[in-house]
Amino acid sequence: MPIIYHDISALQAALQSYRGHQNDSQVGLKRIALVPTMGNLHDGHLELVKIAKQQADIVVVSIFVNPTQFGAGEDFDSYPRTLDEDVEKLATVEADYVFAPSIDEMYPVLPPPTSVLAGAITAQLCGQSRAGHFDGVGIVVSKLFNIVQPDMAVFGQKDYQQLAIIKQLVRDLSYPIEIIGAPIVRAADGLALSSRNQYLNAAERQIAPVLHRELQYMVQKLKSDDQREQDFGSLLAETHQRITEAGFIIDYLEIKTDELEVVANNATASTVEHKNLIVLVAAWLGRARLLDNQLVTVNQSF
Ligand SMILES: Nc1ncnc2c1ncn2[C@@H]1O[C@H](COP(=O)(O)OP(=O)(O)OP(=O)(O)O)[C@@H](O)[C@H]1O
Ligand SMILES: CC(C)(CO)[C@@H](O)C(=O)[O-]
Ligand code: BAL
Repeated sequence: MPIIYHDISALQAALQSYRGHQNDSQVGLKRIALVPTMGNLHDGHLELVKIAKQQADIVVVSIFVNPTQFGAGEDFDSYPRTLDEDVEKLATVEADYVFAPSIDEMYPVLPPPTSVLAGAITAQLCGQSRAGHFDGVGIVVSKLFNIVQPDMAVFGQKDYQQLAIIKQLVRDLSYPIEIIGAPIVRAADGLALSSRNQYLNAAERQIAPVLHRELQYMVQKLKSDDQREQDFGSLLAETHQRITEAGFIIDYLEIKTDELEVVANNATASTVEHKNLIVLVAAWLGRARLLDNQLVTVNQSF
């Protein structure tokens, strides 16, 4: 079973022995990976741990429902907290340590007077509809990096904008941490696994895979020879309509470059300059706000 720590100092004392500082020898040196989560773990999270295990000797999984990344009226109070089950699941993938701090331990002063802001990248997509969300992610991830001081950290590509922001954070604040992006883990019917999927009722759960199917359809069209003259604006509009007709309320559906730069709506797969694109969606189905995305490389042969 992983060892659980609730206190920063106890976790740091445990990790210190792996850092190779004793007697100036390298004997104790081990690579440490961090997998940050908000708990209520599913196979997507366990995949991050498996990837971490392949790259590192010691894997620390943090479980913390971070209040500073939730806006007013969001689901901070009702977010599922399942620490005992989470620890059992983590034992199956041989995570070494769980860091599950209290709010007071993480935030002696709440809200913290210090900010970690990511700038322009947050003015779009999830950052646009969840004002302040990525400021909260920025400060909590910075704190986790400082507390654990890992050699690497693993994040899922399901939260693609978050992953891009963390890479920017590491670059700009000179964290000596390798950021590993992990592919999206899906249910058999294609739905991206997410803790919030459990907000779906049975009927909504049947509808939910439409999101992935529609992204796949868009990607297929973007790559197909016949469709390469269709402008992105009209492709987005028809997909938007089908997703809405299925019962979703779309927050955003966009085509961006894989670096999250703007792509003009009148571009087509044959005219677009940057060939590595991503289609991203966030949409409400009942109480659940679902995210998905798919990378696509277009127009290589023209
Ligand atoms: N299906 C998935 N595939 C790959 N990574 C995932 C998947 N779901 C979550 N992750 C990653 O797990 C990490 C922790 O995410 P989090 O605990 O918020 O889980 P979540 O299922 O995304 O929950 P939520 O429903 O709150 O979005 C993040 O890096 C996230 O991108
Ligand atoms: C990275 C993270 C654990 C920070 O609270 C959270 O945003 C998440 O679960 O993706
Ligand atoms: N995985 C995203 C965390 C959040 O929605 O707050």
